[in-house]
Amino acid sequence: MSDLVIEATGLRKEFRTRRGVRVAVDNLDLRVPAGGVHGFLGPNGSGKTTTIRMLLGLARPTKGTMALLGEPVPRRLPAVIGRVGAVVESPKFGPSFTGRQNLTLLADAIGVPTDRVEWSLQQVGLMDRRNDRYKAYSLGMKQRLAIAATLLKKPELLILDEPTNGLDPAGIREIRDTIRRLGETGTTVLLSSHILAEVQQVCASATIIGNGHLLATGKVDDMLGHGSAYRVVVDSPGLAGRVLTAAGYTVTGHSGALKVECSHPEEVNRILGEAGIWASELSPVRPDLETVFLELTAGDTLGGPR
Ligand SMILES: Nc1ncnc2c1ncn2[C@@H]1O[C@H](COP(=O)(O)OP(=O)(O)OP(=O)(O)O)[C@@H](O)[C@H]1O
Repeated sequence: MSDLVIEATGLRKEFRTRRGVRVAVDNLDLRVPAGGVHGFLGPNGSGKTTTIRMLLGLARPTKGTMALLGEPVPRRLPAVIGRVGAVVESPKFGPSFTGRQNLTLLADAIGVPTDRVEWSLQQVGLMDRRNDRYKAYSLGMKQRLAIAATLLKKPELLILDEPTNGLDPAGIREIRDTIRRLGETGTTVLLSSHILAEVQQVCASATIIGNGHLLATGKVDDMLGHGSAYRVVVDSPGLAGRVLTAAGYTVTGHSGALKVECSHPEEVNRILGEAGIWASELSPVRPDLETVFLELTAGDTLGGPR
């Protein structure tokens, strides 16, 4: 059996609009391995929500095949949905009930033991605020309660569609820490986002889409590359620059240090050492995901207001 928790192949979704057919998702392959947090990254309108809605049986694909936890969906969705949690839209909670009461009602409704309520609240760091009314929660706490609600059934796969949308930096950090913790404790999380830094900080692997197309997929580290340039900090940058240039390296200034194009930093270190120059720092200069993304989409915008 495949160890992919999500496997979609050749996925396509067309919407009929008054202005004709709009292709929201086009021949998309999405493969999410078991364990950890997988980023699903793309600018606004690139097809993330539509893809997630298809996976969850909320929209019908025009073409393509999909499987969740090894089961073909939508055909086997009823068999598998109990093992999948999702926050796609804000769930409705009773504003005058506490977080704990809201989850207890939900646990009763879906038939899971009520001791899961405290466990779920713990997972999202809401134990100390469990007896506060929902309407007194911050947006970040409301979003964490939504995640806690999906945890009641202890899902193997959790799908979160832009969970930090509309949150302030503190709220974003709360959700980010929650997601990271969940990924570390064995749940596979698909995290859709248009915020590159969010994905870079939390996800080990990611799929990047643009205009409904697959642009890149794999380990985030591989996408960022392993660095063909190094930042070198020395006491005498002028001399170090001349020594390295004489040795055939391309050297430029980089944030108060030297940037040396090379793939063998130990050679650079040796050459400097032989010239009596000791580097206090030698570190790879890596592009961030934003640079990678902009190169892939050649000018699409990301991270802007919705
Ligand atoms: N019901 C619909 N009818 C017509 N077009 C739609 C419908 N739903 C989505 N679309 C279009 O499909 C495209 C993809 O939208 P989708 O919401 O999947 O993108 P997204 O990546 O989730 O964007 P965002 O980050 O803004 O949520 C957009 O052009 C959108 O306008």
